[in-house]
Amino acid sequence: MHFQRQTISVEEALRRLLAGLTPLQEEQVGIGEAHGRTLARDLAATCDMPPFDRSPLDGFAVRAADTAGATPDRPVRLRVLETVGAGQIPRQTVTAGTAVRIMTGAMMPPGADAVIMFEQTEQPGELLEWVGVKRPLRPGENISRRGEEIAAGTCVAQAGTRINAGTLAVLATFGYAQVPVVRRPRVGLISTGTELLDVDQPLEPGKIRNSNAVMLSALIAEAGGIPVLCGRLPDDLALAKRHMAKCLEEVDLLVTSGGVSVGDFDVMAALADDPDVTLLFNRVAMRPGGPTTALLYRDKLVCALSGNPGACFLGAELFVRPVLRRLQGDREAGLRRIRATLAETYDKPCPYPRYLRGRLTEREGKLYVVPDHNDKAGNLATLGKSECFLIIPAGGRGKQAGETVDVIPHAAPDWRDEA
Ligand SMILES: Nc1nc2c(c(=O)[nH]1)N[C@H]1C(S)=C(S)[C@@H](COP(=O)(O)OP(=O)(O)OC[C@H]3O[C@@H](n4cnc5c(N)ncnc54)[C@H](O)[C@@H]3O)O[C@H]1N2
Ligand code: MOO
Ligand SMILES: [Mg+2]
Repeated sequence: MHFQRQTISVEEALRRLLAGLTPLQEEQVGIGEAHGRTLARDLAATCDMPPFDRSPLDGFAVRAADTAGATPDRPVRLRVLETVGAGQIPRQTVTAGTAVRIMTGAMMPPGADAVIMFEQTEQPGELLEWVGVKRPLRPGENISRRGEEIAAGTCVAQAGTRINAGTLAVLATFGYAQVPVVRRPRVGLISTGTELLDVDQPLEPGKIRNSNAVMLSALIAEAGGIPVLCGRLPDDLALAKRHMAKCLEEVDLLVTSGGVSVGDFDVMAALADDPDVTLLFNRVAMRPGGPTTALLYRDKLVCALSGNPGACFLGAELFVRPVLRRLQGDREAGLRRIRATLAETYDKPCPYPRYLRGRLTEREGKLYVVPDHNDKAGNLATLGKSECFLIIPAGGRGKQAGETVDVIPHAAPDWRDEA
C-alpha cells in the first residue's frame, strides 16, 4: 500500500489537473436550453442598441429651441401633430411650433431633438390638440440615441461565459435563437465501499447508505456536467479496474469516492501501480481529504475523492468543479479567494492547511466568516448549510477570532440540473 506519498499543495494539485485539459466541442442549442451552459465563442452585437433613436419617457417630442424661456407660469404652447406608440413609425416631421405625443420606446419623429415628460406639461393626462411645455429643454435631452449603449459589432458575450439570465437577455436582444455552447462534460460516478447501501435500503450492521453519490451528482450538475451514475463497487481491485475501464468509455471524466487511503481495501490507492495509470498526485496538503488522488487511466482523467463525506465535498469543490469549468472553456476556472475576519476562534493545530466549512455574515460593512466546528472529515450534518471554505493555515495554534483568513466561497448554487 502507498504509505510513501509525495505531498503537494492544493494549488499545485489544481495546476496538474487543469494543465492537460482542453475545452470540449461546440454544439448549438436553442436559446431556451442555453441557461447554465457555457458559450463556445465570442458573440458580437448584430445591430446597434438601441437600433433607432427612441424616447425613454411618455411625453412629447419637441424642438428644444421652441421651449426656450418656458416656465410653469408661462408655458410654451405647441400644436400636437400625432401620437406615436412603441412599435409605430412616426409619419409627421416636427417643425417650429409643433410637437408629437410619444410613448416610451417609440421611435423619435424627424425634426424633434428633445422629449418632455407628461408630468412637466400643462394638463397631463388630457388628450388635447396642443401641449403646454413648462420648462426649457436642451437639444438631445431625453433621447436614447441609436447605438448609445452598444455599437453593432461589439463583443457582447465572451467564450467561456456561463450563460445566466442576464446573458440570455443579451443573446435574445441580438437575435441569437441558436447559441453556440460547449458540450456538457459527461462525468462518470463510482462509489467504492463494501459497506455501502443504496438510499432506499434498510440499514444493516456495519453498513451505511451511500450519501456521496447523490451529493456528487448535484455538485457535478451545478458545475455544468452531466452525472452518469456508474454504480457502486465492492473493494476489489480487479473488479474495480474492469468496471472503471468500462465506465470510462462512456464519459469524459470519472469521479470516484472512497478507497484512496492506506487501508487494506483501498482500491483506488492501489491503482497507482497499474501500468495503465499515470498518477497526477495522491496526497494533497490539506485537511480533510489529504489522500485525494488524481490519475490518468489510459489518458482519461479520474478524480478519486476521499470517501469521508466532508472530504469528498471539499475535493469536489476544490478540484472537480474547476475541472468541469475548464472542460467547458471557462478560462477563469479556478478558486476565487476572498478575505474575511474570523468570527470565532478555531485553535486546533494542524500540520496542513485546514479547509473548514463556514458561513459568511456581514456586520457594519465588514465581512465575517463563522467556522463550522462540526469539522470531522466523516461528518455531514452541516454540509447543507455551508457557504464557503475558510482556510486555517498549517502549524501554529490555529486562528483567533478577529484575525483575517482566506475564504473560498462556494460557487453560487443557482444552477439546477437541466439535463
Ligand atoms: N492509517 C491511516 N488511516 C487513514 C488515513 C491515514 O493517513 N492513515 N487517512 C484518513 C483520512 S484523512 C481519510 S480522508 C480517510 C480516507 O478514506 P478513503 O478515501 O480511503 O475512504 P474509505 O476508506 O473508503 O471511506 C472513508 C469513510 O467514508 C465512508 N464512506 C465511503 N464512501 C461513502 C459514501 N459513498 N457515502 C457515505 N460515506 C462513505 C466510509 O464508510 C468511511 O467511514 O482515511 C483515513 N484513514
Ligand atoms: O483527509 Mo481526512 O478527510 O482529514 O479525514
Ligand atoms: Mg479507506
